[in-house]
Amino acid sequence: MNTHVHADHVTGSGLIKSKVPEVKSVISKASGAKADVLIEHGDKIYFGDLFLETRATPGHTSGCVTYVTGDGPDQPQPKMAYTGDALLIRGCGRTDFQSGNSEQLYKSVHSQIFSLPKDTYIYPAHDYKGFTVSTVGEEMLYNLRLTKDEDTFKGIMANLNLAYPKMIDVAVPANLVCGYQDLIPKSC
Ligand SMILES: N[C@@H](CCC(=O)N[C@@H](CSS)C(=O)NCC(=O)O)C(=O)O
Repeated sequence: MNTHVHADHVTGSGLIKSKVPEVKSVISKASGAKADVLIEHGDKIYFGDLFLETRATPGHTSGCVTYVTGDGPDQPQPKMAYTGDALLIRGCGRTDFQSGNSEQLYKSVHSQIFSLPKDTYIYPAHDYKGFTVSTVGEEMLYNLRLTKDEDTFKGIMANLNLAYPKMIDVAVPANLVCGYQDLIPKSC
């Protein structure tokens, strides 16, 4: 399951599918990428007795989604949210390429992630300081960017001055076709 078309690493979906052909790759329809299952906001993905609910959280890229564990007596408590690069621990994904939009990201996080129960675990796609998990409540209190008002947030995002990801020109085309494997002719 992919949260978005990453700019800095290549999805393992193609490699997994080449070894276990019945595995289905998943990504949002809005990403414009190829996958077996194209999901939209509100879609549920079932695996065994559990399911994940899809929440559209664009802003880092236009196709970003967050997957949240389901509601129901047999579903995990506390809930867990896989936020990709929309919400990072104490930070968030940059908004300066791949249709990034800071206004949209602010709205996505506040409406789709900060509206979850405060004890929901947050598992982001990256952390640059060694953290692996946070909670909605912690990020609502301590996130260095998303605790600010929207205009301050937009100013922060416009002035990050981050270097271009080193592998973006390789990673984005590969991710749009589900990983390197689909770029390699079947006869190879
Ligand atoms: N060093 C990395 C790129 C670092 C980077 O730009 N990270 C992105 C997520 S991957 S597109 C990001 O959104 N960072 C937010 C931040 O505040 O750092 C590389 O060259 O691959």
